Amino acid sequence: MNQVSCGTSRIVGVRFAVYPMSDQFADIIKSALKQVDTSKVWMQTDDITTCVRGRSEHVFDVAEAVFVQAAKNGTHTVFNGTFSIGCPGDSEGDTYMSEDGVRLNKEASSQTEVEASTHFALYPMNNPDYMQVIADQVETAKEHSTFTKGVHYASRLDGSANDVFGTLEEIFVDTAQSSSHGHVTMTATVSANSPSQKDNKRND
Ligand SMILES: Cc1ncc(C[n+]2csc(CCO)c2C)c(N)n1
Repeated sequence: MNQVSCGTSRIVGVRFAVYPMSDQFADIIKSALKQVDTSKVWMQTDDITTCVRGRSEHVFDVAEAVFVQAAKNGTHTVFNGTFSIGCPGDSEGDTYMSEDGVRLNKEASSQTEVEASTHFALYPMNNPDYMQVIADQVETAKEHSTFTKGVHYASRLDGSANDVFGTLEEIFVDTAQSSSHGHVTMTATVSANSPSQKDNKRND
């Protein structure tokens, strides 16, 4: 059996997939992955998902960039991913933690207009106070123009892909900082170019 060793750094990771709803899905996915600069993260793609690990700013930068590149031509595209920090056993790839904080894809992503909607859910693991942590973070989300409403088991954000991923990053990093040794996960389903009418009426 493989021994699981404990990581020493606060490495952040996301395992995600993008689903462009087009006959050209394989080309769209492959070219999106190719167009993104991934030199500051540990990354592996297989037939099911892609895993990206490193400093939080680069993990969110790369996740957003792959989604934006896949969605930029108007195809209905969905990103589904789980972000994680503090996972016991997470150590391989620690070298990427010494990269500087300059984001490599921010400019390209912000020059590409993609409107996005998301449902996200936060899971502060092994924290008996988790409902309070979540409630506090929903308050943080409400301070962003992106927050639309709570839905069962998730909260909804609407806005530019830039603003939506920005809100997700702030909430995740804030939660990670408030549970400095803890394991925190966050799921996000982000959609662009859906032909369905948006259900984004605020309920406040
Ligand atoms: C981000 C991301 N990574 C991997 C896959 C899995 N996948 C499905 S089709 C395809 C291209 C043809 O091999 C790949 C890699 C995905 N959907 N999204």
